[in-house]
Amino acid sequence: MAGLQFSYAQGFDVEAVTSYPFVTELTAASTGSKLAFTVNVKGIRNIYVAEGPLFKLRKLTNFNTDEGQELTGVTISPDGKWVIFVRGGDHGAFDESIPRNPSSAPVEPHVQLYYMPFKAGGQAILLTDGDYPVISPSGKQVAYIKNGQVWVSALDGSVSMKRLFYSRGSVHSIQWSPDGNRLLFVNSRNDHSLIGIYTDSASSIKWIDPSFSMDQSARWSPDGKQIVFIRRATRGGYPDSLTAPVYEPWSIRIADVLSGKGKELWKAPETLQGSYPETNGGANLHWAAKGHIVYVSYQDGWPHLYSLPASGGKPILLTPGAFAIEHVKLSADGNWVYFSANKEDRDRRHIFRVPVDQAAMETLTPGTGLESNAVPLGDGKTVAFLSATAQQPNLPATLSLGSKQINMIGKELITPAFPSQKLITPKSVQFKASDGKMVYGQLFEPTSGSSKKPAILFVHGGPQRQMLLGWHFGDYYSNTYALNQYLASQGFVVLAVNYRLGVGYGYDFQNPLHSWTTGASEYLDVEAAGKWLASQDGVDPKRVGIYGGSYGGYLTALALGRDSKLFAAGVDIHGEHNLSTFLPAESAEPAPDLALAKKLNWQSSPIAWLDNWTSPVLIIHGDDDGNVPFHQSIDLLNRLKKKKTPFETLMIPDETHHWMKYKNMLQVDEAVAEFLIRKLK
Ligand SMILES: CSCC[C@H](NC=O)C(=O)N[C@@H](C)C(=O)O
Repeated sequence: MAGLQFSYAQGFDVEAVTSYPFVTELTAASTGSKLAFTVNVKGIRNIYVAEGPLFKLRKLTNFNTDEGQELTGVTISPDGKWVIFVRGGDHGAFDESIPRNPSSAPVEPHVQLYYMPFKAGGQAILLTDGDYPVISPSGKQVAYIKNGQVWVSALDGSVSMKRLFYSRGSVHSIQWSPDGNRLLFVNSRNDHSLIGIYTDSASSIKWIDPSFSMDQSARWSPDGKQIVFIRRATRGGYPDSLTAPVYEPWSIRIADVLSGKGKELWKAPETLQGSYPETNGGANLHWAAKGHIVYVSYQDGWPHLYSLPASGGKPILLTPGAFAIEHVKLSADGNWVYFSANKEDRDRRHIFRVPVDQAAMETLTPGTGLESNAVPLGDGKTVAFLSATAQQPNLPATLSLGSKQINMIGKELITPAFPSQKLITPKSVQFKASDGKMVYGQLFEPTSGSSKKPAILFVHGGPQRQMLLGWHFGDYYSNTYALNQYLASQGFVVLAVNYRLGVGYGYDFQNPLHSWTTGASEYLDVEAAGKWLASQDGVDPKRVGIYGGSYGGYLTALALGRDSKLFAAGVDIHGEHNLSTFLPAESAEPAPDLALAKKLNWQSSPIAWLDNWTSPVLIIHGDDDGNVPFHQSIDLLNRLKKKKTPFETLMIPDETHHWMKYKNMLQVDEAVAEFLIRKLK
């Protein structure tokens, strides 16, 4: 489809507003001031590096085509000599290890390890198929996962590799011991998981505190003599309720490496809020300095950092207050925890740090920007992070501790074609759903156009997400932020709704009753958002549309089924439509509320509402989707066809859930915009 021609003077097209540099994988060497990260500009992904004190941007790799092969696992060796990375796969998919081929290349795709000197640029050295690399403390070896087993290779420019050991099951979460002589790992064996230590080819695997549990997140003590880890309950026994919230118990345990014997250090409160935290990074367990164990818990209603002496005792709440923390990183010396949070600024993120042994939180980046993904540098004097505004997309930045001056890295990555100065600054809005719950959102109001404008409701996916008052740090939502800016430039009033189930607003907001397959209570927020939008003076209530992807595609389909009189058209991008796939298999011992669960599941499914669905819809799905089965869209469109409901389709061969190839993402964005403009302008 040719680039969409804008209908407003001083506008911009979809390609221009999606030409932003998208930065991920920000990482630092454990010593010195070296940084590395990936940059994706219109599908061309490369590794860039920078080094203090100037942090001048330098391109390290020279990939130059939009092949849809993501770069992940970026790691700098402890001595700062090597940068290693993984190319391929879709690490947002439920099965990250599957190679993907969004370019429909005629050769089989791979997930492969590359490495190259930090100093040089040029050709990366292809090491082998593999994923999740971890460089040894000496910097001479790299351990990685291939087919669920641990392999090692030398990091000396040679291409030599071997399987380090065999362990039945799927091995992951590998960590070198501080002395580099042993390897800690988690072995998942379907209904349970174990923590093991490999020492050498002559020694059996040492199992740490084996039990009938799910053990995970193991961390070495600084002296390598102990392990701390998370223990969670396994599933089994009397079937749980399918419709009521279920407590997820968890505890922190400490074990002696030599004996393998463990004991409980802390047990989470037996309350719903005390359940294992469904937050970015989960419990974020770290063995910090001063003999403290740091972790995240939602037990007080907000995801907060806690600290616990490894010798046992009462935890300290390090980050008290009504705000959510995420992107937790421990400093190289273990004395500080760095993180982002929405403290006193609900719809943004800023960088903070806190000592590991006292509740003395420091705000490092106040203001009206958005900062996230903090990475403390090995020099102990600098923190790097992503920095954005409503106009400027996320770029790497550094801050010298003690200074207030943010040093942006790589402004040159933003091309002249990018319409920064034409982007709207969205504003925070809130309103109530029909059950009285507060709903939040960001409103993009065009600066020109008719007095009664068409409007679009954007519904994010996840659903554990939060849209922000500026460029989002996630790839999927950077793209939708750009698309929302484009739609606003085309004269639409755009509202991005933060509905219940999302993060950033506390436990009760993220864990509402009767949500998803048990009644889709979150739809009340979408309905309220549509009604609020339609009631605005500057909006024509007959021209309100809706679009969303994944969980947002699900809610878009539900909205068109339930409220075609409110939503005049919609775009459902790889949504779920038939939720019966989430019901348990038939069992001789059914859940006590199975009949109710089936009833609620049906009512929560968009396919239950097809009789009311009259508004036109565009259905979009890639057929290599590793998150929402492609068949969900096949099933829906066949039902719509039967009902003679107006629909259009866009199918993207070999694309995943995350638009790995820019050309595909641009095609989707332009199709969304063209359909909504054609139906609502
Ligand atoms: C239960 S529907 C699956 C939704 C999906 N979640 C994970 O894959 C999703 O919304 N994905 C993207 C868009 C996201 O995680 O934000």
